[in-house]
Amino acid sequence: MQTHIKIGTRNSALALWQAHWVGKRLEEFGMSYELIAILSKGDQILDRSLSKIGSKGVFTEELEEMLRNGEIHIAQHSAKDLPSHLPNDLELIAFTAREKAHDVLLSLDPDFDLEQSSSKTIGSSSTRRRAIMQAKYPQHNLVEMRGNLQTRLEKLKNGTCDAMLLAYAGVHRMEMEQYIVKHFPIDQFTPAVGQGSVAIQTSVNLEIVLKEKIRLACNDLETEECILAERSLLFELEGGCSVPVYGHAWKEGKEIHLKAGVLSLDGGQHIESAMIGQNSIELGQKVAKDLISKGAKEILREIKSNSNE
Ligand SMILES: NCc1[nH]cc(CCC(=O)O)c1CC(=O)O
Repeated sequence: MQTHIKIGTRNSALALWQAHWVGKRLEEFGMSYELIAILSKGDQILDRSLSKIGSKGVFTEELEEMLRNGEIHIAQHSAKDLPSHLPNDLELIAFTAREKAHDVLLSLDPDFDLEQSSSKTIGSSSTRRRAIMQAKYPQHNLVEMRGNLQTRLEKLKNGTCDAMLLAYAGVHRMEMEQYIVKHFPIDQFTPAVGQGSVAIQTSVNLEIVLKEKIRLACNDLETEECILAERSLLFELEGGCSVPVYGHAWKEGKEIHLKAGVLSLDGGQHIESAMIGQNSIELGQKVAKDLISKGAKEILREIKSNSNE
């Protein structure tokens, strides 16, 4: 009998693209799949910034419940959207090969130049991108840009902003590359933890043979090592996807390189660290401790106390 996998996913075009992509991997390994698509709280509430909705798990809660009650076998999430603390009865069994992890700038004006001195309106709802922008390009004016990629492109087209910041991975998957006017180098505009990879989550109770089959079909070992280091860092910092934290790991031979930093919301304060190691979890912890020793917790505490108002 063929193994049939129910994949839970958010119903945005990007999430559906990723879910089908995971499904294709399963098919290549002799399984079949169907998608169970839901509208998450994070997708429904678009009039408030993520840091105000309560950040943790707004995109993942519903799918996690469906994993628990067996409605779906696996859930696919953008690894970036996963909170650093996950429930103990669920686990991440695979991280797909990472797409290029960098951020890009999109504009309808192909000659749009971020370096120009005249003030332009830039769309972004990511606290990390907003903080980096304010530090590097203080002349520009930032506006919130929530919603799925199609909604955001509409906002760009109707003039809500002159340009907007996004992850290359999503722009590429949604075939919006024609609007890219700048690719930010990873070392100057470092991505969020997990950016570019798709994580597969299951219940710890899922049959072990099935877990292994799915992992074999979907997991990329190098990506996994890197993202485990990034997530270990985020866990140690007790950060989520709504704080201005960046973390990016890559491999050179046997060595894992991890570069990470924390900014204040206005980009005025910026702490950075970079280390090399061979054990993902330890490397993440070491970089986090270094950031903490340089004052990261104070910056994050200040942000949390303001977002709870
Ligand atoms: N937070 C939204 C989100 N989650 C994953 C992606 C893009 C795909 C990825 O980074 O893996 C995006 C859009 C963006 O940040 O531009």
